[in-house]
Amino acid sequence: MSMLRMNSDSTPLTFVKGVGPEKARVLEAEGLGSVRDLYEYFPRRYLDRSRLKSIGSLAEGELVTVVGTVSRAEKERSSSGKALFRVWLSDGTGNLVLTWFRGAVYFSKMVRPGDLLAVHGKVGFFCGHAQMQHPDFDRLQDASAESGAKGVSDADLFHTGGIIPLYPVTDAMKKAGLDSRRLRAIILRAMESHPAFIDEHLPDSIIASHGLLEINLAYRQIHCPVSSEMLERAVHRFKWNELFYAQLFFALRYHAQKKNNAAVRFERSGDKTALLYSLLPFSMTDAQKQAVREIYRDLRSGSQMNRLLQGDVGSGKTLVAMFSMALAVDNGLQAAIMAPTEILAFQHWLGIRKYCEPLGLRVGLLTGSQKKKERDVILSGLEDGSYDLAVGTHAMIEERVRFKRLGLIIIDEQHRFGVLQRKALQDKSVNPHVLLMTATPIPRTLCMGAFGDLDVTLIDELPGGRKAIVTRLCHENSKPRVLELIRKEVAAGRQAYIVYPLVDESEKIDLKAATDSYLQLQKDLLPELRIGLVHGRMKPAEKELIMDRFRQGDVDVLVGTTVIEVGVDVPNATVMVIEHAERFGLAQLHQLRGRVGRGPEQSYCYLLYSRLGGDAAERLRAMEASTDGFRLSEIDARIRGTGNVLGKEQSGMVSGFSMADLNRDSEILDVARDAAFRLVDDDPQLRNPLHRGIRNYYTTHYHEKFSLADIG
Ligand SMILES: Nc1ncnc2c1ncn2[C@@H]1O[C@H](COP(=O)(O)OP(=O)(O)OP(=O)(O)O)[C@@H](O)[C@H]1O
Repeated sequence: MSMLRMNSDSTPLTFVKGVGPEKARVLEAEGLGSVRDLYEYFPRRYLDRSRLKSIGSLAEGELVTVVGTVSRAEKERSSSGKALFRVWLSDGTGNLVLTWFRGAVYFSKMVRPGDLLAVHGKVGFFCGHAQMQHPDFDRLQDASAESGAKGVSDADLFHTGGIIPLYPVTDAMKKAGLDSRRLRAIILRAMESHPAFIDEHLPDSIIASHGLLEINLAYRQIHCPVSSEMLERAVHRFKWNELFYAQLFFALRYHAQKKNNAAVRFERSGDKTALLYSLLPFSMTDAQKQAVREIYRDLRSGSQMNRLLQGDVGSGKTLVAMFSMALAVDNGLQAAIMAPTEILAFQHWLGIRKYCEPLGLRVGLLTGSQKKKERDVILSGLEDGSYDLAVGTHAMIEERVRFKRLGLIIIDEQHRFGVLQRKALQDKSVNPHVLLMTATPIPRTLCMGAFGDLDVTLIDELPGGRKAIVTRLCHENSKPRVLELIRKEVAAGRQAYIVYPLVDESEKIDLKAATDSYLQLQKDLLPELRIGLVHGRMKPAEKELIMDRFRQGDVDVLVGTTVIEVGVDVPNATVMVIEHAERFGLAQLHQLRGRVGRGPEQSYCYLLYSRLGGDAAERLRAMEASTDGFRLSEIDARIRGTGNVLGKEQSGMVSGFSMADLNRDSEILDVARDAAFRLVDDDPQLRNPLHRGIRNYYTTHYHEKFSLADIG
C-alpha cells in the first residue's frame, strides 16, 4: 500500500514511542523500516464509528456499525441441509443475530464466544429479532487475548467515536501482536512525534486554487480522520497527486515532442485529395470531416503529428486514413499503413486500391506470406519511389523494406503492436508523421491516463442510413430458430457469420468445434447454402481465398474463429451468430458484432450461450442493451479493471495508481491534467524556483520514464 516514496532521509522506527527493537524488526521485514514508511502505510479501509448504533435502537433496512460481544456462536444446518454459521452479538441493549450461509466453516473458526466484534451491514428483522447476513466484521478484541491489547486503552477504542482506520496486517505482524489497532497506535504516535515531517512539494498557488489539503495534514487525516469530510479531502489530495504527476509526465513529453521533432510540412492540397473527395460514392459524415481537418492541421504544422484516431466499429476510420495518405502524396511523400493481421492488411489493401488507384497511386502490399518475386517488385518500388503507398503487416518493419521518402505512417489497431514495432516503422524515415488508430473505443479517462501525450481525434458518429443492430441473447437450444433466420436473410440476398471462440489458435478442441459445426451445417443443417470455413491455422493463401469468396458473395455463411474479429468489412453481411458467447470478452463481442450493420440493411446479432453466470451474464446483457462501443468499454473497464482493458503494455501509467481510479475520478483527472499542462506551458523545464518541489518530486518518481533533461 505504500504509495509515495519520499526522497529525504528516513528516521528509524525505534525513534517512535512504543516500538521496541523486536517490533521494529518485524515491521522492517514487512517494508516498514522508517517513520516515512509508517506515514505511507495507508489504511485498507475505515470503520465509521460516527454512525455507531446500539443494538436496541436498530431499524429495518439501515446500514450501520454495531459493536458487541459474542455470546453464542453455532454451526447449524439449514432446512436444505446446508451448513450455516450463526452468532449472537450483545451490547447490553439487545441481541443481534449474524448469519453466514456461505463460508460457514471458515467463519466458525474465526469467531468465538467472548470476542468483541465490530460488525457492519444491513439490518433486517426476522420474527422480531434484529439480524445481519454476511456482515463485514472486525475483531476488536480476541476472547483468547490476555486482558486487552497492551498499550491501547479501551478509551482509545470505543469512546472516541469517529472514523477508525483498519490497516492491512500480515501474518508475521499478527504473530508479533501487531494487529490493526496496534498499528494504528504506533502510526499515530509516529505522527505526533514527527509532525510536519513531509516536505510539501506543491506550490501554495496550486494548493489554494484547487482547495487541496497541505500534505502533512492530508497524511494526518488519512491515518486519523476527524470527520468523513476531512477523510474525503485527504483521499482527494492523494488522488490529485497521482493524477497530477502522471499528467505532468505526459505534458512534459508532449511539449518536448512538439519542440524537438520538426517534421515536413504537408503544405499543398493537390489533385489527389480533391479527386478522392469527388470519387466517394457517399458523403462523409461530419465527424469524418472534422477528423480529416484535425489531421491536416497537424500535417501542416511543421512538427511531427502524434495523433490517436478513435472511432467505434464501422465509423469509417479507413477513409480518414486514406485522406491523410492522399495529402502525403500531394506533397511528394509516401505513406504506409500497418495492420496486425494478414486478413486486415489484405482488406485495407483492397479498399485503399479501390479508391487510390483511380487517383493514379500505386499501392503495394507487404505481408509475411507473399511470394518473393511479388515482394521484390514492391520493395524496389517503395525504394525508388514508384510506389506511393504501402499496406502491410509487421512484415513491413523488416530491415530490407526501405522507402524513398516516407512522410506518414499509420498504425491500425495500434494496441496490438509493441512499442518497438511501432518505433521500427517510424525509424524508416526522419520524424514521419504518426497516426495511430484504434477500433476498440477506449473510455475518455482511460485514454487520457494511458495516452495523455497524444492528441486524440474521436469519430463519434456512424455513417447515416444505418439501422441499429438487433442483438438477442439466446440459449443454444434456440439455434434452429437462428438458422431459420439465416436462411431467410440469405434468401433475401444477404450473408451471415457464425463465430466460435478460440482463445488460442493452438487449442485443437476449439478448432474442432468450428470445423465440426462447419461440416454439420454443410451436410445437415443448411445443406442448401454455400458454407465456408476460416480459421487461424489455415495457410494465409487459403484464408484469403475463402475471405475473397465471401466478399464476392460466393459464400453465404462464413463459419470461423475470431480471425474475422477485427476490420473485416463486408457490408452485405447482416447476421452475426456468436457461439459460446459467454466465453468472449466484451470488447471482442462488440468487435465481432461490428462486422454486421455496415450497410443500409437491418442486421442481427445472436449471442448463443450454454451457461450464464457472473460476469458473463453482465457482459452479454450489456451487449443486448447497447451498441455504443464507448459505453461498452466503460462497462468492460469496470468489470475487468482498467489495466485489462488497455492491455499490458499500455497500462503502465494507469496501473501505478494506488488511490486514483480512472473509472471514478474523471473530475479530478480533468482538473489535474489541466493544471499539469498549464504548468508546463508556463514553465516547460520546471525551472521556476516556485516549482522546485514539483521538479524534485517528478525527478524522484518519473525520471526513469522521461527525464527532464530530454526536454533540453
Ligand atoms: N461516410 C460514409 N458513408 C457511408 N459509408 C461509409 C462512410 N464512411 C465509410 N463508409 C463505409 O463504412 C464501412 C466501414 O468503414 P471502415 O471499414 O473504414 O470502418 P472502421 O471505422 O475501420 O471500422 P472497423 O473498425 O469496424 O473496421 C466501409 O464499408 C466503408 O466503405
